[in-house]
Amino acid sequence: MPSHTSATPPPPPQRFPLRPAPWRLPAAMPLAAELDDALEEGENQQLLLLASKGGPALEGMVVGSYCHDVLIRGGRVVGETLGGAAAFVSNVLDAASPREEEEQEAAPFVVVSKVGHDFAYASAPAPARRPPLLCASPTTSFHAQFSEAAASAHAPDRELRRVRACDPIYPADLPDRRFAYGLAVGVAGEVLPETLERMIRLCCAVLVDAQALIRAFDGDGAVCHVSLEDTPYSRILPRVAFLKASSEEAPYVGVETARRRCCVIVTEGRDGCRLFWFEGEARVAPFPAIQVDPTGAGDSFLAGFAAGLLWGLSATDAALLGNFFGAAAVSQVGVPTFHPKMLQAVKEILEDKTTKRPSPCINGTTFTLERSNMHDELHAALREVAMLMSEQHQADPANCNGGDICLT
Ligand SMILES: Nc1ncnc2c1ncn2[C@@H]1O[C@H](COP(=O)(O)OP(=O)(O)O)[C@@H](O)[C@H]1O
Ligand SMILES: O=P([O-])([O-])O[C@@H]1[C@@H](O)[C@H](O)[C@@H](O)[C@H](O)[C@@H]1O
Repeated sequence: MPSHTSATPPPPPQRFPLRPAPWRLPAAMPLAAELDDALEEGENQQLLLLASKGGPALEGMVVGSYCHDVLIRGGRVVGETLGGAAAFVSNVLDAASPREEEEQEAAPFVVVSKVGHDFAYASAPAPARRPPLLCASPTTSFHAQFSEAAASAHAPDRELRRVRACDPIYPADLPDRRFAYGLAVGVAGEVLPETLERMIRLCCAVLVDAQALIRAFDGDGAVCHVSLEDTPYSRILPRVAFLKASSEEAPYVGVETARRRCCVIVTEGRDGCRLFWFEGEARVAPFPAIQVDPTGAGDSFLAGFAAGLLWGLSATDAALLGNFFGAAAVSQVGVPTFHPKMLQAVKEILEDKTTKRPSPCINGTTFTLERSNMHDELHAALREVAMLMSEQHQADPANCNGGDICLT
């Protein structure tokens, strides 16, 4: 079990007094009191109908805390960066979600994240756009120890140690309204079981990173894993749409059991990923990348995957967008910066290959899982962009990571 407690919550934290959050609330979205599930189901259907008729863009909710990452190689600190899945996920959702012309900068989603007064990256793009809640406890902090040996595709290439932990995120910290989709992306046990349950009640479809559910910490803070079946999250699984796990986490998730409850995606580093659902499975090919830092690959994958669903892609096709952004993440240290021309090229490909509107089918019951007949074309088109991107990084490696990182 993650080392958190669900005892009486502390007084409500304040929002960081930075810029006003630019996300918008779709006008017709009902404010939620805790209604019963049947009523919520009806409202969710209305929301999806609204989106499919050209109504307001689909608003999402990302739940998980920003953190500090200290990168260590050969016993030496080689970098300090903004971390936390919420930072990587926001970065990709802003870059790749379908949205209207006037929403150039920020896609419509909120982030529910907690940090302490020591938070060092308040002005980095992701936290500045979506300020975290401020707590008395310190910001969650991880030391990532990289092995000197070249990592294989599936072997862990880093050891993570949590050296400080911020408060958990309580159900009452979530906004009191409906969302089209939710991403549960905790890194240190901060997404409590009751918080995940409330996300599921508020969101049409919830995507979960297994690291939010199965991480535990030994006496030294070293990250280890517990079996999902032994956690209170396991009974919630049938109400989750997608569960993503790395190949290191997959044995603790128990793919054969979990795939009967929701669609499971196992990421396999430079080999891409595989999807498993009740009566089928698919392998999705990777994209080329020169890996400089594996941190955030899984987070960026999940956000790319969610963006793919929002574009109306099937799950297997959306995993291509996940692989694309996973590859982009490993090519830079810390939260990656995407070249505007690269993003424009990706957007044009998606506009060409998908229906023009955000799809209403990001819904636990109606999405399509199988690959479409344009899967290979989509892979080839994205591959070209990935190759160009990789060449550009080789030519100008300094042109990355605007301010979220401090290399030492
Ligand atoms: N070296 C790499 N080259 C290309 N793509 C990669 C590489 N490493 C990771 N990825 C992409 O990122 C995804 C997530 O990476 P993975 O290492 O499996 O997750 P995690 O960061 O959670 O350990 C992979 O499925 C793949 O699409
Ligand atoms: O690399 P990845 O598995 O996608 O996700 C990472 C977490 O595992 C890690 O705890 C955190 O400190 C990083 O910032 C990043 O969020």
